[in-house]
Amino acid sequence: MATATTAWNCVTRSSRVNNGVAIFASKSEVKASDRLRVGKVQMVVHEGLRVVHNAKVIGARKAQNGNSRKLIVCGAGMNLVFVGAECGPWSKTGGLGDVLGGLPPAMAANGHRVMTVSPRYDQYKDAWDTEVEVELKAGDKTEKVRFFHCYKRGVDRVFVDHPLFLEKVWGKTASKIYGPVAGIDYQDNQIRFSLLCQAALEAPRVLNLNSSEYFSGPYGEDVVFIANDWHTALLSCYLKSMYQPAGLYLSAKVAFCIHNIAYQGRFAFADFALLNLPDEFKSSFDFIDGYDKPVKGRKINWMKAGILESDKVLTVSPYYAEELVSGPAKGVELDNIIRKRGIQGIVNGMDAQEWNPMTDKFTSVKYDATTVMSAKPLIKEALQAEVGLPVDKNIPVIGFIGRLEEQKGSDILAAAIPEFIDQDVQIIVLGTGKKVMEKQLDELETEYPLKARGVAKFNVKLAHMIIAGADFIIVPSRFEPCGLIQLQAMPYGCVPIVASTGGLVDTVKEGYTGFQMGAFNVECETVDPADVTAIATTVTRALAVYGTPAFSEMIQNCMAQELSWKKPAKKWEDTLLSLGVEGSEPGVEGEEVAPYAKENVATP
Ligand SMILES: Nc1ncnc2c1ncn2[C@@H]1O[C@H](COP(=O)(O)OP(=O)(O)O[C@H]2O[C@H](CO)[C@@H](O)[C@H](O)[C@H]2O)[C@@H](O)[C@H]1O
Ligand SMILES: OC[C@H]1O[C@H](O[C@H]2[C@H](O)[C@@H](O)[C@@H](O[C@H]3[C@H](O)[C@@H](O)[C@@H](O)O[C@@H]3CO)O[C@@H]2CO)[C@H](O)[C@@H](O)[C@@H]1O
Repeated sequence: MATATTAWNCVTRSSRVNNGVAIFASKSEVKASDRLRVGKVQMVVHEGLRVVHNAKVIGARKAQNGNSRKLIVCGAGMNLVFVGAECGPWSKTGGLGDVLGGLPPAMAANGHRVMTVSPRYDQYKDAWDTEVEVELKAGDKTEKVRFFHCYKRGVDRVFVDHPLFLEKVWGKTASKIYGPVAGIDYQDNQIRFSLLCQAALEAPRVLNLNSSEYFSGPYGEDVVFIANDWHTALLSCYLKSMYQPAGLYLSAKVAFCIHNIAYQGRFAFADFALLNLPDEFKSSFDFIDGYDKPVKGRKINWMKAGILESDKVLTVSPYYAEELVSGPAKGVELDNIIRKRGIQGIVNGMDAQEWNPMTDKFTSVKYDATTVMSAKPLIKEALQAEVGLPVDKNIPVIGFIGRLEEQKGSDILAAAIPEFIDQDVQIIVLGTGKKVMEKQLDELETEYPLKARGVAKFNVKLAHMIIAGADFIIVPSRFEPCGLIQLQAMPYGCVPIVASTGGLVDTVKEGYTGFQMGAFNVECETVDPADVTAIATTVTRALAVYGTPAFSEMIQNCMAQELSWKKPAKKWEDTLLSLGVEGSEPGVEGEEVAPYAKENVATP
């Protein structure tokens, strides 16, 4: 660690000294001879004048004019670079976007310097051209990418600009990120995400970012990259093959987070040539489908390489971490690799600014735990009217929100609806995805005009109305790494009915904050009759509790929980610190510095 100690040039990390701002990593580095130059040295403030956000008071000192002042030192923290194919609210098809949207501000709140890097899929009206351009090798071509930037909630949001992102997704921020329709991928996804990984490695070095009150200049090289899912798996490979041999990023580390093992980025083996990596990396990508019954022909597997080449592997709940190593079915044929490498599960938080019944901009009535019982029926009536169901505040309403993929079990739910719909209940299903499953949703109204509605749209307002107005949220997932729907629902007193898998096990307590249905068959091609029965019997059990004092108690238990990113951020901090990147120090306990970004910041 470079340490130069002269008065007011006492620094521990050069990236943290700019415009006369000196940040001391520890009290011992501040010498008695130091003199305050308030104004130039922004981290030093007059007592009582202003408290520096996320700062620690480390002592009092006489200033030149003789006044006693408090010396305040910012928590040295870490330089963190989150990289993802989605970043909410700018781009989101599901939970990956939520995590890149919500966890970084929580880390910034604790005094870390935080950047996200994601593609510029659209003309985001709040992000400006930095005019910084870099040339990157993608396949056999050299491509120019530019960086756009905005600073929100204490986070540098960096967007990678290249026609392969913008031309494909124009005006469709909630879809077409990975392919023209659900289930079909763009042919050039490998080139697109190779560009994302390389651009993310350039951003901390080339961008001179000065929006923050506390940090300025480039992030430098002492950074922790947090790569998310298969799209970012090449990052650690490029770090090792392109930068470190050139003496760059020598102390940088990469944490790789698995949000969904179902999507691994498996491609033809010959495509390895597209990635511009040395041959010694081949074995990390080498993969054969179906390891019990190998399918002919080798493949490359991006996620396998991400797991093997990163410094730490994480996932989004402890129970999912256990499931991933339990066998090929739940580990989706990477269980052996994960077992070898080790994995840590940290349960996700949810965005407590977006999902707050007291401030929700999509609901007409605001409420908290003391007013939920009178407010929810009013929102329920608005919800019923919105989707065209009979308006009756006494009927229990069940909601479902999710991507329509086999993972989410909307097909199992469709099969179970006839088994419980004769009871006094209404159900509203919101989702987009596979056409066959969207069709199942469309058919609900015809089959059960007074009881059920399916809405095959990505509709944020309706998602909020369902969670605020419904009594129950059903999450019948075959597998669920964490699940954010149940986390978003509970602060609204919307009681979850969940399959016993992944993060649903970690976050919903049977009989206390919700209802567990048992684990479902993970075989995606069939609907297991046992799972249909499990849904029907658990829904019946939940409906029996509806309206009783026990149900009111469950609502209160749900609403009393702290489900924000605050606690998960602390766990992430401990884990990332353990990677030992040069100059990294713990942060401090802090509050977010700015309100939630606008819901839709893309120009349509
Ligand atoms: N039609 C629609 N209209 C409006 N909003 C909609 C919507 N469909 C879904 N959403 C929103 O999209 C998000 C879905 O998040 P989830 O975590 O439940 O699932 P997903 O499988 O996408 O995420 C993956 O990554 C996350 C993050 O790690 C894990 O929690 C999860 O288990 C894993 O599968 C929620 O914010 C939800 O409100
Ligand atoms: O935030 C929602 C999820 O977003 C990501 O999942 C996407 C996945 O990474 C993409 O590869 C693609 O998946 C398709 C897959 O490639 C294709 O072979 C076929 O099976 O259809 C899939 C669905 O279209 O799109 C996924 C989003 O729909 C992220 O990786 C997940 O963790 C997030 O849950």
